Amino acid sequence: MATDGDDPGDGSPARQRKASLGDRAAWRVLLDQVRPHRRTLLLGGLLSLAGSLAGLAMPLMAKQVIDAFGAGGTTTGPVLGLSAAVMAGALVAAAGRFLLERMGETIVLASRRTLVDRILRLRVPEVDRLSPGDLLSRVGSDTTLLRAVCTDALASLVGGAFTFLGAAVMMAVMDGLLLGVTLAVVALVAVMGVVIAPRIRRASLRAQEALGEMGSMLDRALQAFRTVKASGAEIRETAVVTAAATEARDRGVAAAGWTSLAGVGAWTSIQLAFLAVLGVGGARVASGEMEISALIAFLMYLFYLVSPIGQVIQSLTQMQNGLAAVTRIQEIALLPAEPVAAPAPMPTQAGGDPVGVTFTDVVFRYDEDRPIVHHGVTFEVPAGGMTALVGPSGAGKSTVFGLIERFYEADEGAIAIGGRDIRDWPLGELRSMLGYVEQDAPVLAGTLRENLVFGAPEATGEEIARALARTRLDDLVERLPEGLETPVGHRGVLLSGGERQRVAIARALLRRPRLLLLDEATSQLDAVNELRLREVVAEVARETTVLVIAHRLSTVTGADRIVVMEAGRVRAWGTHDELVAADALYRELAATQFLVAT
Ligand SMILES: Nc1ncnc2c1ncn2[C@@H]1O[C@H](COP(=O)(O)OP(=O)(O)OP(=O)(O)O)[C@@H](O)[C@H]1O
Repeated sequence: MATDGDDPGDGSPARQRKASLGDRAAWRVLLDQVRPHRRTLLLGGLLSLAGSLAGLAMPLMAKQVIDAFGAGGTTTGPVLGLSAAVMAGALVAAAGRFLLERMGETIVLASRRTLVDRILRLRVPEVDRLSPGDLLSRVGSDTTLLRAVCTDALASLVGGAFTFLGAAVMMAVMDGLLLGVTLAVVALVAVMGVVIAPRIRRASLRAQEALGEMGSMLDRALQAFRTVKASGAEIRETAVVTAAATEARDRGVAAAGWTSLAGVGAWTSIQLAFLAVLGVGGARVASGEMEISALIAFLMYLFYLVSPIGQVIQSLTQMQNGLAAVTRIQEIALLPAEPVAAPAPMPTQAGGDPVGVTFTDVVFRYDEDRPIVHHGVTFEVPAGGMTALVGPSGAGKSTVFGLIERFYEADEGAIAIGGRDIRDWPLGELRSMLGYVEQDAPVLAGTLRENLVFGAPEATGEEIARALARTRLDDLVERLPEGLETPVGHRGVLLSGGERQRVAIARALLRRPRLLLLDEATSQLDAVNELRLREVVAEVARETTVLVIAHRLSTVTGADRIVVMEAGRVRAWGTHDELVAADALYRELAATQFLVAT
């Protein structure tokens, strides 16, 4: 049997970290998904039962036909009755199946909705460890497996169980001894099922994990598509993705092996039961203890009894796949997520006074097994104006932003915004005060307008026009064929690097931030774009607090104050002139490649 905490098969830290789900918990989750639909399940089950009952009348009617035939009577009535029973049974069973299928689709939708909601609310450190491709496969293919469970498997299980019981009752009425012979053979299959089912589940879980891995690998190649081509790495990347696909195939084949074994067992048991009943029943007919028509009817019931066994085994196999899918879906549900918070209203122009930031002895590391990144960082950014953070690469500057946004929590020390500890701000309210422009200025697939209003969906046309003018994007919009409605391509590839940065800044400005966090691009901009950006930032700093991670000398010379970081500590602060006079590292930064002179 699979045990709680089965090792999924790869020893990477991310895999080890994820919470595993035991058999019983997986069943509970699966049943929780079905519970809201129990009425539909019951109705679908009852219709299937009615369909099965109509089917169960068949052997009895067949017996009547044979008896009537033997007695030289007319067979028209019984044959017509038989046909009507078959038709009615099929229609009723189809209606039951439709209900169950519809229920399956509803369950898949609900689980996708929950999963997507959960993924988007996961804490940033969890997403740092996960791979987007694997997440996609969980939302897509794992939930699809769930549907198979809720439709095919449940429908067959419910219908099969009813048919089995009905046939057993009819057979008990007809001949208890022969039923005993049949059930003895059936018991063998049941034992086999109990042994095989957990193996199918494990193999299926591994197959799904391999599929997730394949998604991750393909995602990796697509995310760096141009680099893959420029590096001539198409063949190597194809090989990596294919290796994961091959792994999925191998694991799928292992699952298929167990499934086939179960199928062989079911089929053999049907044959064995048939032969045993034929042998014992034949002897009883020969000795005159049983009529031949009764034996024929019994043999027909035998098929009604054993055919659902095949169905039930198949359903249980599907259920094992479904349980594997539930396990993978639940792994995400068990990861720490941010609290659900209604998005706070955007600050109004009047109420959006600039806020300051204070870091007091902040100690932070990204993970327990990673080195400390901030060794007691202390600095103060007063409300309003522009403060620049400078320092060599890896000094911990971007980490300051991650902590302010509460993507990560400081291990020690305190961070306050507007004089209030950030842990005391409701998360939604905290983030609504902030505008954040990442260094690589991500632009999302969609139109230019969608990108601009991404953080402020209620922004008016006038506000958009103002943000465009401030970021000098108005020229671009005029040139674009569809203006604001022009699609910008996947990750904004249809825009230039400078345009993407300005779009990201305009997007942040439309949120009317009380504190703008700007991670300056390290890439060299042309002189015109660079001047424009500098003007924009200087203008914004007159209205709000701007904290900029500066990579350019021109940015720091325009800043009201500068904080110099080195290896996770603040080593100096002051104005450009003060620091040039007093701090050797700053002097070096200003004179060398760390701060690019433009
Ligand atoms: N998500 C993360 N998980 C683990 N470690 C990280 C993560 N992000 C950054 N680090 C590590 O933390 C340290 C500080 O990184 P940070 O990005 O804050 O530096 P930085 O001063 O902004 O550098 P740069 O100027 O090159 O952007 C680096 O050593 C980096 O490897």
